[in-house]
Amino acid sequence: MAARVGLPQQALLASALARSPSPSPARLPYPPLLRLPTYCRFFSASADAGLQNLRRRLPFAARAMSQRSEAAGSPYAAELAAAKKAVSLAARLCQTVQQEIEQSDVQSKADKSPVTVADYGSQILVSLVLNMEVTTGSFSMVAEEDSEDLRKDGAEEILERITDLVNETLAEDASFNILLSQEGILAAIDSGKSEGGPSGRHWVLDPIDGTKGFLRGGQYAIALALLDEGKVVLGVLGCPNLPLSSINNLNGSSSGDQVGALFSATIGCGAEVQSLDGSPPQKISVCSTDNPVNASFFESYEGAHTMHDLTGSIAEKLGVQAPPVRIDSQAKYGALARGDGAIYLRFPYKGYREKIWDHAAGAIVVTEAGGLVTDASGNDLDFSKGRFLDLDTGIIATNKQLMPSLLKAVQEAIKEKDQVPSPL
Ligand SMILES: Nc1ncnc2c1ncn2[C@@H]1O[C@H](COP(=O)(O)O)[C@@H](OP(=O)(O)O)[C@H]1O
Ligand SMILES: [Mg+2]
Repeated sequence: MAARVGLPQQALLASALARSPSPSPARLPYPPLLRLPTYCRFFSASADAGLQNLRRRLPFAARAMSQRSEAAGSPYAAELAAAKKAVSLAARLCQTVQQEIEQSDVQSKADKSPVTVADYGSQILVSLVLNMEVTTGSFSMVAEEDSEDLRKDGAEEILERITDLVNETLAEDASFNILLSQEGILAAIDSGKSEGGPSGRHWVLDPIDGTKGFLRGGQYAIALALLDEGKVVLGVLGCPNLPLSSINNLNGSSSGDQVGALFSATIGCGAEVQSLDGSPPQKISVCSTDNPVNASFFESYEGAHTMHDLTGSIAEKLGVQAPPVRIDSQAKYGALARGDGAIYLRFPYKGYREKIWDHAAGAIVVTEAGGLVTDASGNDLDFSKGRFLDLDTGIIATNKQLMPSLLKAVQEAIKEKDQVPSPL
């Protein structure tokens, strides 16, 4: 296991504050000072040689922003740039943690699902960057994590670890002259408690989608979307372990060497992919096949997240010949959007309620790439109802040519399944 780069947060903060003049308020485009009074401690680190040494020459988060995108003229161009910057920075923290993860970095939530220091760290960084970069309007974010468990007795060590990780990530990027206190860390996490809904603007964040994949060393995504008056208007998916070119075989490996893809889409402007370290964005589109025999389909790696028997039966009815491509997270939506496969099927077990952050970013990336994303009856997904998606069937995604026959196969397979008597 790789050794951790030790940089105690207190020491970093103390050294920075001791050496640096206070920044001029005019140079701080940072609403968090106004919106979250306990959120941040700011400093100018330009004279701090120690910090400069920690920084890479051209931070990829900044580079990714400098590339021209198809969405440059859209009314959401500034939000898109901020979202890409936020996701890229969060991805960097996640990569660091995945390389050196320890048992103490993982906790179990009330619903028994795992949460790691990287889930929290990613949520903090995304909240911080969005607050700094998007200065118009009020800030609202619907995000997966909250700070309740970190405020309990016994959580001091993990809170310190998260604080260190966040501040180390910020210190490595020359575009941030900022460190967070532990109170700021907790406040940043809790800035994701919005209920969303049909009016106004709300960011929607899954700081790590596919935490189980992340822990297995597999696929995961940082998924960020913007809702405006109940509609998803932009989405960004950072997939640090996804090959940049394509997945060209069923094990999910690729022919190209480069790994780490950043998908993005803005309403009416199409979908794009670029490398997480900042290559120019390339337009993407879903595959155009209308023959299911040539189609392959994606589904969850985790058998508990989707009914593999039902999806197998749908694929058989449709005439799909290839075995399923099972990968974690919304990386599936990204891969579908660039035509690595033709279909995504997701059928959770009865009683599971889908959350909006598990689909918002992925859905717009696919629809802007020319695909369709619906529930099992063919209805559009409705992201305006709060933190949950109001559906009790499954979610399917494919191109326009295949959707009619896919819907037919889905209806038949569900009907057949319902007719099989329960073993109980
Ligand atoms: N029983 C269940 N059925 C369906 N989805 C579930 C589930 N339990 C957890 N999930 C969701 O499935 C997501 C992962 O999706 P996938 O299976 O495509 O990798 C999880 O995201 P997190 O990892 O953010 O918690 C979680 O929201
Ligand atoms: Mg998550």
